[in-house]
Amino acid sequence: MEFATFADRVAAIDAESADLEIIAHVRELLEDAGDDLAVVARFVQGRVFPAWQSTTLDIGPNTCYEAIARAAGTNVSADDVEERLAEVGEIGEVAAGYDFGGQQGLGAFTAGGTSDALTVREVFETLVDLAATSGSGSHDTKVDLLFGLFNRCESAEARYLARLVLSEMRIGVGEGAVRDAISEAFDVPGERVERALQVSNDYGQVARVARDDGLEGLDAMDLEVGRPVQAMLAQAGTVTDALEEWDEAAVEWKYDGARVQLHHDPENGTDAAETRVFSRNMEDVTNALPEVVEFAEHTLEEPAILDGEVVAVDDDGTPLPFQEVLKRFRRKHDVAKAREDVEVRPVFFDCLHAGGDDLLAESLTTRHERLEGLLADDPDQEPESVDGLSLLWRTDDPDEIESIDAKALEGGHEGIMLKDPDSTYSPGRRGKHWRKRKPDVETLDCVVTGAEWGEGRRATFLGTFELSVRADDGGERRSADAAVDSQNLATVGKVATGITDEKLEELTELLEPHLASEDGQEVDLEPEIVFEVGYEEIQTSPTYSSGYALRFPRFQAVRHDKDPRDADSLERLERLREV
Ligand SMILES: Nc1ncnc2c1ncn2[C@@H]1O[C@H](COP(=O)(O)OP(=O)(O)OP(=O)(O)O)[C@@H](O)[C@H]1O
Repeated sequence: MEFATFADRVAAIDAESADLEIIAHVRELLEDAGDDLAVVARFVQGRVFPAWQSTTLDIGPNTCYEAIARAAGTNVSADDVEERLAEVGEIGEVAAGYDFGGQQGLGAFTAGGTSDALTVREVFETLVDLAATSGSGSHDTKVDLLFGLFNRCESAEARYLARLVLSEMRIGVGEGAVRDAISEAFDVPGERVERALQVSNDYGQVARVARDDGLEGLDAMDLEVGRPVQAMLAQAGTVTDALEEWDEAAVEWKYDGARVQLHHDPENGTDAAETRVFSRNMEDVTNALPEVVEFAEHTLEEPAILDGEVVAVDDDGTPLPFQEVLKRFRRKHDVAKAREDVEVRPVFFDCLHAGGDDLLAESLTTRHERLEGLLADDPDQEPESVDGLSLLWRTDDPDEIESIDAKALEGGHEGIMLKDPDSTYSPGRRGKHWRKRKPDVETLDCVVTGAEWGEGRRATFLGTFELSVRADDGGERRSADAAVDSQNLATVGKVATGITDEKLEELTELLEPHLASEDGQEVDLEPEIVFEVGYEEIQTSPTYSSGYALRFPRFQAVRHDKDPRDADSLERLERLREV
């Protein structure tokens, strides 16, 4: 296809705002693309390479301005181009405004000396060369290559070439429009196109297969070990939502690290790297994470694609904050040194492919069982002792979920994920089948009125703190000498979650001087200390004297700056409940 034809079609799409019309234009474009179908299916989305390839053109705006300036003539500089851009605000408009001479330009002459129209294929091949250019002198080579293209452009071609190379196509063609256009153009069902796109991440290949091999070809497209898949994502949600929607929830710890997708093929028969690690954006991060590669080589005996998280850990294996993982994640140099400073460990929670089987359409429960089978040393091994395996509990009991959440936080993890155990894996989707527990939006400042001595190694610590709010009215609170005692406090719950051992020790020191009475493990405390606590919900409850209970309360901080008279009131609790 001539690039001018492509540019004219794209201009028509650009002028259209109705979705159906846009799809109709894309459909025609794909139908007419001939041998260039794969490239056209990507160009129309503003992509040069398939989404799964980490190849980029890697050109800064200046390279493009220089090439445009040179093609525009001797009296135009890159600064002039930039100035015009500042005036008109869009690079396509700037490029389209110059007279490059179109087919008459210098670059129009091929080796044989004839003048040919610029084709989509030539643009693509030049951009492939450009992406492969690196090292010293590469800037000049890139400018030369781009100049060669602009120099052959008419106005509309220049407009969309500039936008394409600077990743600013913006003609309103999203992934859904291309999917629907492929479906209509080649008469294949949209959901089968969607599936093929999910496994391949390549609109070009899917369009070509749909046209040349039809439905059978599309359905035969599978995951490939070594080619990344878009990660399934989570929505924010509450335990209550999850249990209302599903019979049971799969509960996992939410690790505070960076997402990784591990591709491992021990049977590829070469000495070349058989392990690849990709980031959430499908960038190849293999070289930065040798621990993950070693883990795969040591553990996996079958081809596999695993989904998980890498977490930075200290010498005892305790998770370190997320920022530590970032120091390792995209590191290109001195990886061995970085590894000495911060160690990372992978933990996997999903399995997309195992031993030749694609598992996207299987339930989470089945996928997790396959994962466990892959990672366990022997079939009878307890899941807790399987290295690199994220545990999964299935339950419909909110109290059990609360205790899993408490354990996660105690272990230094971020919290919990709630997943529908029967759900399939939907690449790239932020659906409701995966929920990350919502961070607490509101917090309450509560007076600590009781606690319990712990057990075992925590026997010398106070824990499980009873929380109360003020039951008086605001007026009384303002009066300087209004004492706060148990008469004007109402209990709202107990908090045991979100507190590390070090913190418990500190809190015990703070609270012990205020012990009022003890009965076995239970203690009453004088109302002196205020805790800030988060919660998921406020429910009515006969258990506490306020008539309400905080659902999933979490300790946030001691409010040293507040005394009990400044604590939150029952009235505020009631107002928050109504929100
Ligand atoms: N057990 C787990 N299951 C799924 N994702 C997990 C798990 N533990 C940690 N994660 C991380 O949590 C993220 C889920 O949240 P989301 O899909 O919204 O990604 P995000 O936008 O990166 O969010 P966040 O910033 O909260 O990590 C995953 O991308 C993954 O990196």
